[in-house]
Amino acid sequence: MEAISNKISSSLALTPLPLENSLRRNGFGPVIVRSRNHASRIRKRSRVFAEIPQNQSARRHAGIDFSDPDWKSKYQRDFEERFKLPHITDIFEDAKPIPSTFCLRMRTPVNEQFIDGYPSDEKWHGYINNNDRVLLKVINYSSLTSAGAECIDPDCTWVEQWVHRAGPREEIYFKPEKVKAAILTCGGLCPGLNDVIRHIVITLEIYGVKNIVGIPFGYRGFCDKELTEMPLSRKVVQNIHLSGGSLLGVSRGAPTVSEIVDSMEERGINMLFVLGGNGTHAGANAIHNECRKRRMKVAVVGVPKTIDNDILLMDKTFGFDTAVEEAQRAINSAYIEAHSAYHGIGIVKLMGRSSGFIAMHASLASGQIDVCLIPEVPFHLHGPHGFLRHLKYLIETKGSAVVCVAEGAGQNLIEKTNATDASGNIVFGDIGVHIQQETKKYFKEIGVPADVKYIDPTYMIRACRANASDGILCTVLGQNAVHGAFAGFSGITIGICNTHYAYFPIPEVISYPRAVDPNSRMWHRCLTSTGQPDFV
Ligand SMILES: Nc1ncnc2c1ncn2[C@@H]1O[C@H](COP(=O)(O)OP(=O)(O)O)[C@@H](O)[C@H]1O
Ligand SMILES: O=P(O)(O)OC[C@H]1O[C@](O)(COP(=O)(O)O)[C@@H](O)[C@@H]1O
Ligand SMILES: [Mg+2]
Repeated sequence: MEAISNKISSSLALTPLPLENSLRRNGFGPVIVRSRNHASRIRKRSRVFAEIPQNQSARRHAGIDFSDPDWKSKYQRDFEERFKLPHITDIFEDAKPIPSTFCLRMRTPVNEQFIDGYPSDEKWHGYINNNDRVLLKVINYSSLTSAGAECIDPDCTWVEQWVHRAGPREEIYFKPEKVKAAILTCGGLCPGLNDVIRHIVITLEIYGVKNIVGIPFGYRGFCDKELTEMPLSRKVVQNIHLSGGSLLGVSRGAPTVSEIVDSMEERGINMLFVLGGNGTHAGANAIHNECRKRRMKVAVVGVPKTIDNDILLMDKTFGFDTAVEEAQRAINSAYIEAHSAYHGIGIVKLMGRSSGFIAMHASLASGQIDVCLIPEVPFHLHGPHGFLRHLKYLIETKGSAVVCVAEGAGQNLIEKTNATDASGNIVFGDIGVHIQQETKKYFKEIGVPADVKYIDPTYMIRACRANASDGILCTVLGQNAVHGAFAGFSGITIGICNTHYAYFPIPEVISYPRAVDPNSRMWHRCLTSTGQPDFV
């Protein structure tokens, strides 16, 4: 891929800031001091804000001048602009819509070519109005110190943030018989890929599209001459959701954007559905921009895929639930081993490159974890407040212990590999093995017997079929991807947002990886469940 310009950084600013810099560094511009009391309130707030980890929203709001009485409406206007969905009429101003061919009364297979015009039914109210919106944030935080607070200004002013509701529109910008739709899956595997592919194909057929193909092995399939596109139909995809993996195959690394778009032009693809994570979406957005530059009437629509759940603004990504469920098996085995051994210690490492969601949720769900370690929360292994001292305490008091560690945790404790994968992602050192070795060494040194068992289920948590809740999520996302493309949007992706479904411009959801907020209720719940102290 071309310059990995917006390659995301996972570093969190966790160190407390000097008081005098805190307001400005946290994005708070000059503040009007109204009274002595007010001054002390501001001072207190800024101190509090300086002491809590810099959450992701704080980074977003740098540069706003809160002394401007109009800042809120300016912020909202800017927000609306940022979340405006790119549409093909931005480039083709005279593109005329036609009534949708997606009519819920035409559930039977459509064989006719719509020679007598497109079916429409003015009485049908099953469509989404373009002005429908979904509320992005639903908590009105009254204080910067409220758990998980995502405040824009130091007073935590309530600012409504609306995003575009996903779903079928009454008017569409593509004639189904002129559509050649392509689907690809890219990055690592994720439970539910086949479910999404299946629903994209089924929904395209309901609109009347006949020419649907799968691009094999992600972006690679566009330019590798050995790989041929796979014709797709309801018949082909009917049962694919019964197995895990991807019917189309996945890969990391890619040709350049211009090679991909050249290939799309050659093949006559005018709808591209891209299932992938942060990297794949960055690619999809670059493809969308290149198509615009070449004035190609193409809809590029992403569907976020990652077991890591590290995509911004959405409740969760598909596959995450299933991965958490699968992780339970590993944790349960570790628990049984540890519980049955004399001074047994079970250590489980779970995927999660820069976000600890899988480890946190699996720990919470299992109720068998004594210590959960995630990348977002620094920890020491040694010393009076270190992890190992706590393990000793657990062995003395409980007789056994079970630990869950995310793959990206504690990277500062091990040697860097300096390696990257084909997509440019950093290959981490193995924190699980390191903890296992250090634990064995520590107990040997203090002369306390310990039976350490290490379980790394690696690919087992993602190389499996989606569970029921992910299956439903995949269904809705797949269908909405097609609705978005027919509505004429491009450079967009879809997510579940406070239980509703919304379209987002791609850059808004991938500007950095979503991470567990150490000040969130969920992390606090996890700590309550494990009973672990801070290891710093
Ligand atoms: N910043 C980027 N711009 C364009 N393409 C990218 C970018 N980062 C990754 N890609 C491409 O996206 C694909 C998948 O990226 P990867 O990080 O492996 O998986 P994921 O999409 O799951 O994050 C790869 O083919 C990679 O080359
Ligand atoms: O070995 P692979 O296939 O590169 O995948 C490992 C990575 O895949 C993941 O599960 C998900 O990563 P992606 O979202 O980039 O696919 C990470 O947690 C893990 O680091
Ligand atoms: Mg990624």
